[in-house]
Amino acid sequence: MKLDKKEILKALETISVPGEGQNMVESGAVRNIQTFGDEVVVDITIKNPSLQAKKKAEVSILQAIHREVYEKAKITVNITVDAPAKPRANEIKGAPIPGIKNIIAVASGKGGVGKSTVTANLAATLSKMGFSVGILDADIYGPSIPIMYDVASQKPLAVEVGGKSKMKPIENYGVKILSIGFFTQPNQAVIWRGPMAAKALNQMIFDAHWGELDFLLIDLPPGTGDIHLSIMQALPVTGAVVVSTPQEIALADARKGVAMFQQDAINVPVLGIVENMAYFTPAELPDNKYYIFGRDGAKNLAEDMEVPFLGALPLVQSIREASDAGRPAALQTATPLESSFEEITRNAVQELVRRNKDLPPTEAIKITTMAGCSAVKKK
Ligand SMILES: Nc1ncnc2c1ncn2[C@@H]1O[C@H](COP(=O)(O)OP(=O)(O)OP(=O)(O)O)[C@@H](O)[C@H]1O
Repeated sequence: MKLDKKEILKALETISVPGEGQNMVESGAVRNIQTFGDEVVVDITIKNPSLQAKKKAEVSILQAIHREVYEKAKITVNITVDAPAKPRANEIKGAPIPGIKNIIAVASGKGGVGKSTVTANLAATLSKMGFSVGILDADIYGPSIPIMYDVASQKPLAVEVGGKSKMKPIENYGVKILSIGFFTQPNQAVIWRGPMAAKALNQMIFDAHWGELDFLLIDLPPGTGDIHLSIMQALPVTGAVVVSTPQEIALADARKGVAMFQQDAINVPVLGIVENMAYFTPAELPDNKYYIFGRDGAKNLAEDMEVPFLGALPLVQSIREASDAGRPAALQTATPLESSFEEITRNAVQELVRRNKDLPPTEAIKITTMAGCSAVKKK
């Protein structure tokens, strides 16, 4: 018995590949047919990579040829899978938020390294530079922004916007603030699960009247947990700033923090690392520097992980005092501290502008102040 290619083709026109509508000849799944006497070799390509789909395709080919052409035909089916490439994880997660141009997450691996202090001062500096700024304090374990901005006793009011009731952020020093701390009792321990925290934070973004913001800074909880993942997936975070001290144990955790943002599932660009408490300077000896947590640790980490180093901040009493007094130290004028905060903020903005140029979905911002960066608004 000599098998005829045309008859084989006709038989294959009666069946389709699992999950594909047209018959397998029409859909182009059948790539090649070779016959030798009563033997036939059929090469097909399918899109579904599952074992089940392959088996099903093979069985239906065997049955169709046996039924339609020759019941004793010796059939070999070669199947290759051509699965469509998985779309790359989104660079920008969540829906864009109307009016909010850039969301910067401030994170630290370890607790107590000064993440909230850096957030508070970055926001104050951006506001001084002329940007409209908000802080979303998402540190569910210890929301400290309300104290640092002297608004701990206040509660956000509801305002009517477009027929809907919205939460109005509290404002001080030109910075709009919403904190998870506004909604919990000071002495109450709240146990947050990731999705619950993300929902609360979502409300503070989408059900709040932020108005137009150039920057919304998110003060994340310390560490790299479930909550971070939920927040990153729910909100379109433009970039992340990681804060660390130069100390070995803080650096190990900061490394994990950077790695968390760089993971495929999260994939948020790291704008850079800030080294806090880089050295101690006593007020009476301003030229003396004591590297009590080690020297250049965070700077070296940034180099090692190939992320930008945004700058160093000294460990000085006035930063702590300013935080406790509810007036961020960056609001000082003409002091070395003001310059340090300006340098870090400028570097972060420059990185953000660069990132926005590379990744179009969020808008690049126009720098019009002494920050000195020249980026043009993309429209
Ligand atoms: N550069 C600094 N100089 C002096 N004190 C600082 C400095 N940075 C932070 N502090 C103080 O260290 C303490 C911890 O800072 P902060 O609350 O900012 O840390 P954190 O990383 O946000 O902590 P958390 O684990 O609560 O998230 C605060 O009392 C703060 O005032």
